[in-house]
Formats: sequence, structure tokens, C-alpha cells
Amino acid sequence: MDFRFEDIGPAEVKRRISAVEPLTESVRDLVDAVIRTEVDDTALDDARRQIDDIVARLRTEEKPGGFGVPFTRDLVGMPWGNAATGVRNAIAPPLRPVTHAGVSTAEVTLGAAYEGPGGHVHGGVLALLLDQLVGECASSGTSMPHFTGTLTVRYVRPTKLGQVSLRAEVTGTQDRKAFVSGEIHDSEGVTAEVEAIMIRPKEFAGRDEVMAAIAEATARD
Ligand SMILES: CCCCCCCCCCCC(=O)SCCNC(=O)CCNC(=O)[C@H](O)C(C)(C)COP(=O)(O)OP(=O)(O)OC[C@H]1O[C@@H](n2cnc3c(N)ncnc32)[C@H](O)[C@@H]1OP(=O)(O)O
Repeated sequence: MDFRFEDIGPAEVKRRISAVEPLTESVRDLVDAVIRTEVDDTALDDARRQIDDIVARLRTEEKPGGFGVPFTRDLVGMPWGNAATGVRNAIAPPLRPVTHAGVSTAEVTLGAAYEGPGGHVHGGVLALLLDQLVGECASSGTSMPHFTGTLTVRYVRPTKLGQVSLRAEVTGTQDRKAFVSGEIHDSEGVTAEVEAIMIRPKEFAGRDEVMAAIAEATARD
């Protein structure tokens, strides 16, 4: 697992997010524009050249592999490359889950980049979002990371592109397992339901073990 520790606090986290998030949003807009544009071939080729230049500039300094999940000194995770939520990831819709009294919710707009059947959301994207939401729901209850053991999605009817709402709730626990139910709604009701078994890996028995895993990974870097 790629953990590492950065000795920073909330103000520095906020600064870093505000520095990179506008770029992520612009790239997300770019992805949408490439799908929907009707400009001619010359304009497409010109856009490609300009984008290649920008990519080359960004790659002059880059880390190997993925972004990982660095932790602040307060043990706040920064999963900024996460495929569903990452503030550096233009592929992420992004999902912004909120958990209150054991219930996790999120609202997200799924545009052209998330299309599967014409005009509708790809089933894999719905599974991705539900997976993240049930993970955050299970993890926030104990403040310990829970990974997906089994995720069962029932696609009730096609989900139209546009705004959707997600909800998840822990329905039971057994040792390191949390059983989580959830659903996705569009403006006409439920479109997909999920049942998940989320498991806290045995190496994460408590906060001390998580700190030890982060310290060990940081020492290896
Ligand atoms: C605040 C922080 C925020 C952090 C917010 C974090 C949000 C994360 C959201 C993203 C979620 C993901 O996508 S996570 C990525 C996708 N998932 C993964 O990559 C997981 C890969 N699999 C694994 O790492 C492992 O197999 C685990 C951790 C799932 C289980 O390993 P383990 O811990 O060694 O489990 P083990 O001792 O064998 O079994 C423990 C119990 O669980 C059961 N069990 C084992 N595997 C499974 C399974 N796949 N499905 C169902 N049940 C299972 C066993 O029967 C046993 O039940 P009994 O005999 O005790 O009854």
C-alpha cells in the first residue's frame, strides 16, 4: 500500500488544493469539450499541438507511479489521485461525499465523459461511485480504512446523464466487516442499488497500527 507522511497542517493542505484544483477543473472541461466539439480537422490538430506542449511542460517535474495517499501530521489522508474523488484527477466527476450520523451522501453531475448507453451513465462509473461512497461510509464510522471485499450492484433502470444523488448507510458490522447498503437516484427515482461487504484489513487494528504503517512506508521512500 502506498502510504507516506507529510509534516503539514490544514493551511498548507488548503493552499495546495487551491493551487491545483482549478487546473483539474480546466482539464475536466477539456475532456468534455473533446467529446462534444464539432470544429474542423485543422482546429482539432491545432488543439492537439497546444495540449502536447502543455503536457511536456507539466512532465518536466513529475513523481513516478500514482499520487498515492499521503497523510498529514493530523492523519488526514490526501487521496488526490483517487479515481472518484481526487482533487488532482480530471477523470473523477468528482464525488464529494458527506457523512453525517452514519449516512453518507453525495450529489454529482455526470456529463458526456461518463456515457455508456447513449444518453445514459456507464454502469462501471456507477459502480465506481457507489464503491467509493460505501467505502467512505464504512471507514468514517470507525475512522479506519475499509476496503471493498464484495460489491454487488443491481442496475434497476438506465441512469440519465445529468445530476444524480447517492446515499449509503452501514446496516451491520461483524468483527472487521461492515455491511453497507446504498443507492443512486436521478430525478425520477432509484436507478441502482448496492450491497457491499467492506473489510478493515487486519494490519489496521487501530490508529497506532495505521501510524506505524505510514511511518514504515515513509522510511522506505
Ligand atoms: C477514515 C479513513 C477514510 C478512508 C476512506 C477510504 C475509502 C475507500 C473507498 C475505496 C474502496 C476500494 O475501492 S478498495 C479497493 C478494492 N478492494 C481491494 O483491493 C481489496 C482487496 N482484498 C484485500 O485486500 C483483502 O482480501 C481484504 C482486506 C478485503 C480481506 O483480507 P483479510 O483482512 O486478510 O481478510 P480475512 O482475514 O481473510 O477475512 C476476514 C473476514 O472477511 C471475510 N472476507 C474476506 N474477503 C472477503 C471478500 N472479498 N468478500 C467478503 N468477505 C470477505 C472472511 O470470510 C472473514 O470473515 P469471517 O470468517 O471473519 O466471518
